[in-house]
Amino acid sequence: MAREDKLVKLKIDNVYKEYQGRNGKVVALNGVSLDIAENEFICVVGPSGCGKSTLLNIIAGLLEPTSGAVYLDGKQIEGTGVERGVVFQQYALFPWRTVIKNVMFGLEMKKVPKDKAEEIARKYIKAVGLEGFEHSYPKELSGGMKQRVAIARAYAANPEVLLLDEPFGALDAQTRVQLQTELLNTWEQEKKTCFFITHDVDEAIILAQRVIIMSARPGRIKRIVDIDIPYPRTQETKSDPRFLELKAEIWNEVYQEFLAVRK
Ligand SMILES: Nc1ncnc2c1ncn2[C@@H]1O[C@H](COP(=O)(O)OP(=O)(O)OP(=O)(O)O)[C@@H](O)[C@H]1O
Repeated sequence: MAREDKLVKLKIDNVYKEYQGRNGKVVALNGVSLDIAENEFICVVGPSGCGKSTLLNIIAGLLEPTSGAVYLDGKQIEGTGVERGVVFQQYALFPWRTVIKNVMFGLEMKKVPKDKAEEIARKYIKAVGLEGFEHSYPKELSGGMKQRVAIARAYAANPEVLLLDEPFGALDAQTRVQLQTELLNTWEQEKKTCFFITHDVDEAIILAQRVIIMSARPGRIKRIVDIDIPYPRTQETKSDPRFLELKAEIWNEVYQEFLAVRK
């Protein structure tokens, strides 16, 4: 099916955002428009400060655009909502809750009966390889394990859209690769619309159907690259000639923007 035939899940329509900074006005986003199809996996790359997190926070409803709007299923987003789950780089777990209680949080909010909530939580705890740690507290877990809990929690709440802001940014390279694989497996089994920010071009290509390259501040969409590598993708995909070609292309675009920031 051609993309234009697919249902538009998220419509980002001419979003402009400015902040009142210490030294005056800062234009973070300048006219960003993008249609994201249902169940599409989008990765966003771009130099530091180009407005990636600002855009994600606007989609999450945590920030309001100065002008323009974002629509979910045709309805303008105003504030946060259970149909949008967010995973940040810092795990944002409740320290006083065990792993299973953290994962059950969104289900409790939705008033899912306790037995059912526990069953769902266990399923996702298993999916992220944390069986046996159900009753551990966040302080007893490594960074990678905490991020697994955050992903299990986001999936368990069954949002329609997952917004992930550099979720693996603070992890070591091996854990990062493992979590990419787990996220890919989960997404292939239970598709969701994913909007994933990363600084890592390899990560963007291995995960995404489309990579959005943003320009240096004020952020605009510079280029959209279709990742025409079939799923299932594995870590071996990273040595595929097409992968290497796309990597060189995207890296070069991002590097030019990085240089523009440094000027
Ligand atoms: N609350 C704020 N007040 C003033 N300026 C802000 C505020 N939040 C962000 N900015 C500015 O807006 C621009 C975009 O910030 P944003 O965090 O969205 O970028 P980013 O692309 O996510 O950066 P990074 O890759 O470093 O996380 C930056 O120049 C930043 O300094």
